This record gives sequence, C-alpha cells and structure tokens, in this order.
Amino acid sequence: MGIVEKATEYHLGLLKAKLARYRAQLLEPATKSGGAGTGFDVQKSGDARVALIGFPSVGKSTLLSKCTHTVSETAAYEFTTLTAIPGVIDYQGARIQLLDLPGIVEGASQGRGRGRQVVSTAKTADLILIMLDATKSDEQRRLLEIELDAVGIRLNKKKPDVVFKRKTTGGLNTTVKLTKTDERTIRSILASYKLHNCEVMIREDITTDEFIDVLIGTRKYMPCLYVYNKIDAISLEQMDKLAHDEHTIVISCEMGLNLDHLIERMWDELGLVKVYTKKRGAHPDLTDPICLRRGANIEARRVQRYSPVIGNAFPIWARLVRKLDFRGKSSKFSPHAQKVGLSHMVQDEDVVSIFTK
Ligand SMILES: Nc1nc2c(ncn2[C@@H]2O[C@H](COP(=O)(O)OP(=O)(O)OP(=O)(O)O)[C@@H](O)[C@H]2O)c(=O)[nH]1
Ligand SMILES: [K+]
Ligand SMILES: [Mg+2]
Repeated sequence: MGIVEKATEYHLGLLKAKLARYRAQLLEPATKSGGAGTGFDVQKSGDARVALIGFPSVGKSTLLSKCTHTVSETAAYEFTTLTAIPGVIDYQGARIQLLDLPGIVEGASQGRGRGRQVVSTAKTADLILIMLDATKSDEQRRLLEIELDAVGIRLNKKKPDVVFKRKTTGGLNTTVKLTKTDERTIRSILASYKLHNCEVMIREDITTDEFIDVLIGTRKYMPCLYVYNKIDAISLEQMDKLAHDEHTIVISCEMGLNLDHLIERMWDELGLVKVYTKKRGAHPDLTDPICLRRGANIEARRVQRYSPVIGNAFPIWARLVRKLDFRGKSSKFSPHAQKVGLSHMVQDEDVVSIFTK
C-alpha cells in the first residue's frame, strides 16, 4: 500500500469499527427481549438443517414440496409463505431438515417484512440455500448477500486466523506480513474498543474488515449454495453461464430438473459422514447409519446410542472396521479392523462397535 492508501485505510478502518459496534448494539436489544431479532420457533430435527433464503416467488416452497413429503403452499403471488415450514429430505440414510421461509425484501435486516425473523432463522442452519430466479437480473444475488452480511452472516468464508487473549498487558503479534491492512490501523481499532489489555495474534494476511469481524465475535461463518431456479424459462447459453459459477447450481423445481444433483451438492456442503454401528458378533445395520459431522469423533454420538455405558468408570473402546463390504454373505472382518479410543476421528462408511472393558 502507498502512503495515501495507508492513510485512507486507517481512517476507513476506524470508521468501520465504529459502525460495526453501533450495528451490533442495534441488533442486540431485539434479541434479548425475544422481539424482532429472534427467528421462527421451529424445532430442529434430523442430522442437519438447511435454510431457504430468497426474494418472494423464486420457488422456495415449490422446492420444499418437491423434495420432501411436506406440502408448502405455492402461488404466483408474492409472500405466499408467511412462516417457517420444515420438511425432511431422506438421503443416504440421513435426515436433512429443509426449512422453507417467507420471502425477504431489500431492507430485511433492518426489519422490513419478516426479514429479521427470516435472517435470524437462517443463522440456526448448517447450510444456507440462496434461491434465485434465473430469469431475473443478478442484482438479486448481491442484494441478498448485503442483507445477510448486515446481520453478521459470512458466506463461504473461513473464520480468520486471529487469536485474542485477555491479559494484564497488551501485545500485537503477527506471524505473516500484512498487505491489506497494517498494524497502526489494528492498534487504533483495538484502542477504540478500549482493548488495551489484550494479546492479539494474527496468523493470516487479513483485511481490516476481517479484523473487525473477529473483534465483534458474533459473526457466523456459514456454507452457502446459490440455487438458480426456473431454468426452464431461460436460454441454454444463459443457463450454462450461471452453472459455471462457484457454489452455484441450476435447477427447475417445476420440471423437476437437476434436483437430485442439488441434494448431492447439499450433502457435500454439509460434510456429513455415515457411520454404521455393529453389535458384537452381529452384522452391522446398513440401513440405519448414524450421521456425524466430518471431523467428529466416536464420542460425539455415544450418548444417544450407548447411554448405558455413560458415567461408568470403565474405559470404553470402539472397534473400527473401515469401509467393509458387509453385503456379501461370506464377508469377514477386514484386516483394517482396529481398536481405537473414543477420540478417534471417524470417516465416511466406518463401521463401529462400542464396548466396555
Ligand atoms: N417457470 C417456473 N416457474 C416456477 C418454478 N418453480 C416455481 N415456479 C413458480 O413460481 C411461483 C412462485 O413459487 P413459490 O414456490 O410459491 O415461490 P416462493 O419462493 O415460495 O414464494 P413466497 O412464499 O411468496 O416467497 C409459482 O407460480 C410457481 O409455479 C420453475 O422451476 N419454473
Ligand atoms: K409465491
Ligand atoms: Mg413460499
């Protein structure tokens, strides 16, 4: 950065920090009183929740009605859906809760329409589907992103690698060269938040905005798929162009086009793995997998399925048989079978037996 750019970035950084603080305060009281800031009261169920966000009449309810056994009213007029409607997608033995939501309009994050409720509910999901009308301009996508950004949702981004520690003294450490912001800006922002006694470790080349995000602390980093519906009404060229964008999928709810692929993509984005359980001496039940987050360990689910062993003093072990073909009659234990602790990280299609010893 040049000197002028640095000075601009510095002042802009402070201004952004101030604005971010005001916004966070504005959102807070509503949440506490249970008013406009809270989402719809729908029980979470299944292995993961996916929320449908979009402008009115893009086809959200049509999708729910096509992919689940739940019927959500659909019509050509706007705001047909007035509350959250949950449905369940059965896929590979997993149950994914799909949440149909009312359409939102520009200014939703400020409370227009049911916008606040909708975006608050979106925060409770494991994956967001931003549904767009392929026949309309791409401006709609940018507008929706602005609304979600305003309530602290960061789409398809990782939490920046910055660590804060409250201390009696202050300190700023950077392990990488900062090219998009600088230490002076960071220090002034910390001072404007009165964070004098705080050790900060920056381990990534972050921007000023990303630093403010970690400082505010309530940002939600969520995976998102952009779903362009109504491709039956556009040209093949237009469709081709949309389909090549990152995190994007094109469908037609009405004609049932590409919906299978959409569900596959949802599954991938959710990062679920299936684990089969097996009683000693018996074959595993391949019809009833347990779904876990990728990177989860065996312990993550033992409470639900193996409650008798909880709280007893014996060490608990699991026998792990990786990707065994149990379908054949003559199948034997694989040589990969191993005894592992509950902290063992499971992989897709692992077979697990749990026992006490
Ligand atoms: N051409 C076309 N029309 C569709 C498609 N999917 C839905 N529609 C139509 O779009 C209109 C709106 O569909 P809805 O499912 O009610 O849309 P919504 O997003 O739930 O709307 P709100 O609840 O009002 O926000 C209906 O007239 C549907 O028939 C599609 O794939 N192609
Ligand atoms: K509608
Ligand atoms: Mg609807």
